[in-house]
Amino acid sequence: MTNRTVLVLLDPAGEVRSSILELLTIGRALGRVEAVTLESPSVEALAQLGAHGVETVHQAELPADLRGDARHLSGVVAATLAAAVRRTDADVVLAPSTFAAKEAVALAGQALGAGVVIDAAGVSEDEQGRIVGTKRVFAGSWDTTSVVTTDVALLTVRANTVVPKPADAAVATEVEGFAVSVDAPLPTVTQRVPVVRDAARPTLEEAATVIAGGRGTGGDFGPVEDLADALGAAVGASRDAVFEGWFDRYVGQTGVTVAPRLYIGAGISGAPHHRGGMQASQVIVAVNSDPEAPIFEICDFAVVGDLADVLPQAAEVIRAHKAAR
Ligand SMILES: Cc1cc2nc3c(=O)[nH]c(=O)nc-3n(C[C@H](O)[C@H](O)[C@H](O)COP(=O)(O)OP(=O)(O)OC[C@H]3O[C@@H](n4cnc5c(N)ncnc54)[C@H](O)[C@@H]3O)c2cc1C
Repeated sequence: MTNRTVLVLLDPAGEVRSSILELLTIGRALGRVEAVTLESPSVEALAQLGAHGVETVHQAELPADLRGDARHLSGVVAATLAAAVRRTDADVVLAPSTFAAKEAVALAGQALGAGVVIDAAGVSEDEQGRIVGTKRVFAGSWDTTSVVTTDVALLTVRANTVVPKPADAAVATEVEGFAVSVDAPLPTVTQRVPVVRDAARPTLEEAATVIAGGRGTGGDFGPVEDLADALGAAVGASRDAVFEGWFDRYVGQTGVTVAPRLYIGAGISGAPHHRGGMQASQVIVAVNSDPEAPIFEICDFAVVGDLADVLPQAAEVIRAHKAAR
């Protein structure tokens, strides 16, 4: 470990999600990890941060007119990140690969004159100590390695890149305020409507396991949702299934890009537009009644069969296996 300072963006601060714990785990391999936030962390969040080795959380003190919904604007988050880097002399900034964080990191990189890697699926250092981000691009057809040659490196990191691990020893976490001023012109927030997600399931973007249903479901997502609940997985769909009105969110190049540890496609043919959004998954299982379905070309495990038979059997075995543990 070097004497680098690694800043992790907490986004949002109220809860420390698994993707943030992954960033802390990656950060500890690169240097001393600190956190930056725009909101007051909860007691639970501070305990989790302490268990993951974060001694200091830098909390932005924003001008009064930016303390409401405006604090979510990417310009405000970017100004906070840039100010936090200057204050802590940080060498590396790690943020989750959400759309909002990606925009903020790009703006902060511009303000700092620093190298930016978006959507990294791996972060390491080369023999010269420079930060290296790897990622899969062009619909999963190329793996790229980017070496950051500036003093400061900013990266957004995809969920499920590493398994989060607590630090060897927990530490006490202190919150330190720091003033942030925003010089860039900002849009006015007139209304903010938070998306209410199904709290019982992980979010599609960050889930370690995703099961997606396609036109092969014939509109019955029951077996897909039941298997998802047996696995603790998020549920997605193909675009055609969403356009049929059978589900609300689809995976793919024009939908949500996912890279879970396990992706199960049920009744999905594997069209290029769909593959572009899931091909970077670590293990791909496909269930399809057509042995010639294109998704079988890219999957690790192929199950030829009717999903209405296969998925309930899988859910039953998984539940029995979990109950026996
Ligand atoms: C500009 C553009 C952007 C697009 N973006 C996206 C995108 O982001 N994401 C996306 O998903 N699509 C996208 N599409 C659509 C994409 O091209 C495909 O049309 C779509 O992915 C097909 O959905 P599907 O696999 O569910 O349906 P189909 O291609 O009809 O496949 C259904 C599959 O189900 C199988 N099946 C049928 N019955 C059963 C059963 N009982 N059990 C098991 N298997 C069964 C069939 O063998 C078949 O392989 C886009 C298209 C365009 C033009």
